Amino acid sequence: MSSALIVAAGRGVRMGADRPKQYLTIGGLPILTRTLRAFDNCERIQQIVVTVPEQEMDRCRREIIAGAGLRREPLLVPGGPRRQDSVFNGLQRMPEEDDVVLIHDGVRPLVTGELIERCIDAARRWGACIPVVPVTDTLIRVDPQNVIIETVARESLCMAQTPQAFRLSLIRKAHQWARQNAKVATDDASLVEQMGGRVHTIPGDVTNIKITTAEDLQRAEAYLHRQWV
Ligand SMILES: Nc1ccn([C@@H]2O[C@H](COP(=O)(O)OP(=O)(O)OP(=O)(O)O)[C@@H](O)[C@H]2O)c(=O)n1
Ligand SMILES: C[C@](O)(CO)[C@H](O)COP(=O)(O)O
Repeated sequence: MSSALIVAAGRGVRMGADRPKQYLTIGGLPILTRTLRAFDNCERIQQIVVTVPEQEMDRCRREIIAGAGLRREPLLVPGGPRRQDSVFNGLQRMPEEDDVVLIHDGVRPLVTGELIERCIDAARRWGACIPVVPVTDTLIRVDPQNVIIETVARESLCMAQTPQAFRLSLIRKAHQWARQNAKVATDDASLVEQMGGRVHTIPGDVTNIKITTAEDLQRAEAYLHRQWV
């Protein structure tokens, strides 16, 4: 069986809004509501665990869960200071009988059921899998004076998305290993890879963007209404 761990305990500093970005709306619905619905709609997901800042638990129940119309009540778990800590906390609360867990940013609301299904299938097959999209710009490395040092070959470079899907035992082991060895990473696949594990990649979706800045809100609105920008 598969479950989803949705991380939504960030503060949204780069967005600079008056509230955490997961509460902002696109197409009239809160970002986190859209994300939860995408997973709730998937028959193969048996349980959804959501990390939320301890002090935001009530607000999340009130502003998100109560009006989301979900078929199953998600389990809210306190997040931690970094994304990695939030994932660690959530992993401790996943159902023991699960074989696969999908870890997803609460602020990637345009994830499709089709991508979720492909991630589950790939994790069943390989044990660890993430969706990626190719880099399409020229990549350069710059020095502290903003002068180009070199142009970086981009053929083997990709941008990592979520959901990142793993056998539960493997990703728990990777996060435990990271704690014991003071390893830090911006995503979960990186911890598996740093531990020496193999993570397969599958094609992601260019519209599965992470809402990070105000511009991303506009892009998401455009994708939602298929007004291609
Ligand atoms: N301590 C944290 C930090 C982040 N996240 C979650 O991880 C996802 C990706 O993180 P990011 O886009 O960096 O979100 P924020 O941390 O909120 O943004 P910022 O870095 O701009 O403050 C988001 O859904 C965010 O809520 C989390 O659960 N716990
Ligand atoms: C997990 C992630 O979305 C993969 O692209 C990303 O690393 C999180 O981004 P952050 O801005 O570093 O939190």
